[in-house]
Amino acid sequence: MISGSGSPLLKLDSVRKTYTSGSVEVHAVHHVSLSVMPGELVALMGPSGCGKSTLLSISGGLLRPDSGTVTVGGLSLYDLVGARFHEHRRRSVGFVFQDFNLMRTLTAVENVMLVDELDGMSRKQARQRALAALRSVGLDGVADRYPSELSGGQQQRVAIARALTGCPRLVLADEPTGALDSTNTRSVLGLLAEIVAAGGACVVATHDPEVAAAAHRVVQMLDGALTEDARPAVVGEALQ
Ligand SMILES: Nc1ncnc2c1ncn2[C@@H]1O[C@H](COP(=O)(O)OP(=O)(O)OP(=O)(O)O)[C@@H](O)[C@H]1O
Repeated sequence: MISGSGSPLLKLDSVRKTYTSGSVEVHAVHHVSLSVMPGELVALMGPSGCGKSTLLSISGGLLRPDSGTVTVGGLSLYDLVGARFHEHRRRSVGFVFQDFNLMRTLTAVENVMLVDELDGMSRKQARQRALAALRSVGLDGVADRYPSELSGGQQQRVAIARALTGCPRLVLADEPTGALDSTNTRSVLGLLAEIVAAGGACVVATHDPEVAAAAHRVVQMLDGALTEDARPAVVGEALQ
């Protein structure tokens, strides 16, 4: 692991997000600052509703914060506009969603192709890239099956293959093992470990102690704020 050297792949500076529904305001993320270096697998933990998904969405360019800056691969993400924003996000970040987010009417390979196709790539080239991504997660044998014909673990691996198609250096995963048994959990953790071993970085929102045990850092969140940032060997080190 290369931590503490080079430039962060992800840097959050005093990021804040408040949701408003009717007259109720929910301060989902409060002035959060965090740096994630190449080679790091970071587990983001905390009780349900503490803001983990919101923080991941902000980190991956899916949700603009009310204030603060998000730097991905050295570029301030939300300062980019139009096509530059979309291109940087697409090339730099892979997102694995909590509920897989697969299209039920598309096969595994078509789900993985979708992003490249929407991006204007030819169907043939997109299919080749998607098949390579499915192969990298051990799923080339089921490329033409629909999500309903796959196990939960296989569906999650399709979602990971989709996140990996553009070879992003930063992978953000929201509860990627929530629906998986321990064999599939280990397989997903193996894939994440490969990404970081290749110089990428992963931030994983999780309640799963097995994921936390595999992480280089465990960052705890409570009520929208980071309360602890520790390496498993020194758990208990409070944030300054
Ligand atoms: N679109 C929204 N509108 C209003 N409030 C929201 C919205 N999305 C999330 N919230 C609220 O913001 C807070 C943080 O939610 P978030 O989903 O980020 O938490 P979480 O830690 O990921 O939870 P979980 O572990 O259950 O997935 C919660 O109080 C939630 O109810």
